[in-house]
Order: sequence, then structure tokens, then C-alpha cells
Amino acid sequence: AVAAEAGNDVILWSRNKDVVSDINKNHENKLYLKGASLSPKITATTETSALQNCDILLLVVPSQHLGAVLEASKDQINSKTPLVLCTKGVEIKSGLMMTEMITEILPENPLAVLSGPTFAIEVANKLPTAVTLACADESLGKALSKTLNNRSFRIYQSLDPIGAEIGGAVKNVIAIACGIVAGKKLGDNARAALITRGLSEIVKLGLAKGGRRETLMGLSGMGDLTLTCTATQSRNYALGKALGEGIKIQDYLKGRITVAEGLSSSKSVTELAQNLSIDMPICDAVCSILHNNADIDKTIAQLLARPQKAEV
Ligand SMILES: NC(=O)C1=CN([C@@H]2O[C@H](COP(=O)(O)OP(=O)(O)OC[C@H]3O[C@@H](n4cnc5c(N)ncnc54)[C@H](O)[C@@H]3O)[C@@H](O)[C@H]2O)C=CC1
Ligand SMILES: O=C(CO)COP(=O)(O)O
Repeated sequence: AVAAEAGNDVILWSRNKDVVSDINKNHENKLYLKGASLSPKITATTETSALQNCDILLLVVPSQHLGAVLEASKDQINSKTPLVLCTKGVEIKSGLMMTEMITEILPENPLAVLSGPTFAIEVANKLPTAVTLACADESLGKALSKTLNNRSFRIYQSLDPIGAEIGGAVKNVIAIACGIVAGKKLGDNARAALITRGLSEIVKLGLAKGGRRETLMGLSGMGDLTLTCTATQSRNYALGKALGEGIKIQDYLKGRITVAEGLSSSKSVTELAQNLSIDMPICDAVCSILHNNADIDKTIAQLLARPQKAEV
């Protein structure tokens, strides 16, 4: 929708025939984006051959499936086509960040990361939004920003794709923690503490991976963390809130088709941090609750009982 609003012709690839038909016939995607009316400039297809002649490819498949989709379609992708990563997450299977995984599959393609506080429905409905577009190649970053920027979608440039990616991947895990605290009615102080100490975890991991502090403090870091940790429309926050209210994860996920990336990223981010010998107690706690069936109250008590330490 952003690319179309900026004046581009847009082709959307989907595996789902019903979604394709809804977009082409009704200019809507009722299954995944109810309440947004899409530009007729957007057409959809299930054919990966459509990837052949694109000037830019925006990658939006959920993190645990993007690798498989790229593997299956890489023969259709020209090695000169710039790829813009919009997915937020770390692959469990390989432990790789999305940009690392993409580079393994498509080593020659130029790569950028587009990330920030961007609830899709607000973006599609043209509500004011600001994001980071990070690309190590400054002139390509400028060209991509110019192509995608529009009056309601303001793009700030950055040269730090790693920092932009880490912020987006880890904030989903912290948002689940904030949701749990809300579900448990533990108060606003606790949420502010989680956001701030969560940011500290994001910064530690981001710097260890080679990202820059100022990126982590910007739209794709602090900005997205703030949005997701404070809004009930966040799927990650909502998942945490349900758990905090006592709903079992299997029951919550039953019948849900949309992704809450923090569920998988809590595992992959925690493993990544362990491999780098970085202490990320909040992500660790969320991982234990989601994947090791840890008791929520005991996990919170353990977090609060950690030895005192200097703030910085
Ligand atoms: N929805 C939002 O507000 C935002 C989402 N993102 C990120 O974008 C990525 C995608 O999220 P959403 O579109 O919101 O998720 P969603 O769950 O609403 O939609 C996922 C889409 O991917 C497709 N999909 C799922 N598994 C697939 C597979 N194995 N092969 C091919 N297609 C598959 C689904 O059919 C669907 O079209 C995530 O990493 C998310 O964190 C980033 C910014 C904002
Ligand atoms: O990444 C997002 C907003 O920037 C979307 O967050 P949720 O996946 O938690 O809804």
C-alpha cells in the first residue's frame, strides 16, 4: 500500500488463492488486513514468476518461513534486484538474523531493512507513520527511500541494517513480557521497567552484532519498542496479556492465523544471546514461559530476585 501510494505499480505474491482473488477483485485483504481498502495499483498473484521483473522486492513473509520461500523462488529473482527486509525475527533453525539468512540464499542481491513503529492497518489507512530504512549502500538507501516515501509514510535513512533489524526482532519479545505484566495487573511501573530494561537488552545484543547505539535509540529500536509494548492492538502484547490472564498458550493460538513473531524469537534471540555470552534476563524469562512451561509468578519473582547491579 505504501509503495502504491508513492506512485509505483505493485505486485503482491501470496501462496493463498483466496487472498489473491480478494485483492484483485475487491481491492481488499479481508483475511489478513480487514478494514483497509487497497489501491487498484496493487495486483496479486500466486506465481513466483512475477518476481522476475521487479525493480524492488519487499520481503514480508514471517521469519520462520522466509528462508523456505526464498529457497523455492530464488531462481526467479534477478541477482541485481534490491531486497528490502520488512520481516522481524531471528530464524530458530539456523540461529541466523534475517539479513544473514537472506545473504546465504541470495548472496549477490543488495539488501536493506525497513523497520519502525508501523502497525500495518494504520499504515494501510494512511495514518502518519515514520520509519527507518537502513542500507549499507548510501546511494541505494536514498533511492529506495525516495521510491517508497509518501505523504503519510516518512522514511528516515540509516546506514545500519544490523541495528535496525535487531531492534525489530527483540522488541516483540519484550512486548510479550509487557503483555504478561498487564494481564497480571502488575501496574504501569512494572511495564516502564520492562521497556527500559528491555531496551538495555536490545542495545547489548545490537552492539554485540555490530549495530550502532543511535539506531537502537531510533525509530526501529526505541520507537517500535514503545509502540508494541504499550498498544493492545500489538499481537505480541495481546499474546502476553492473555497468558498473564491465565489463558493457556495452546488455547490462545487455536484458530489464530496471524503471526506473533515474539513467540519464535523468544527462543532464537535467547539462543543467540547465549552464544554471544550476553545476559538477556527478560527475553530468557519470556522464552522459559512460552517454551519450557515455566510458571509465570515464579519467573517474575526470580527476575525481581536477581542480584542488584549497576544500571549501566
Ligand atoms: N502487521 C504489522 O503491523 C507488522 C508486521 N511486521 C512484520 O511483518 C512480518 C509479517 O507479518 P504480518 O504480515 O503482519 O503477518 P500475518 O500473520 O498477518 O500475515 C502473514 C502472511 O504471510 C503468509 N505466510 C505465512 N506463512 C507462510 C509461508 N510458509 N509461506 C508463504 N507465505 C506465508 C500468510 O499467508 C500471510 O499472508 C512479520 O515478521 C511481522 O513482524 C512488521 C511491521 C508491522
Ligand atoms: O511490528 C509491529 C509494529 O511495528 C507489529 O507488532 P505486532 O506483531 O506485535 O502486532
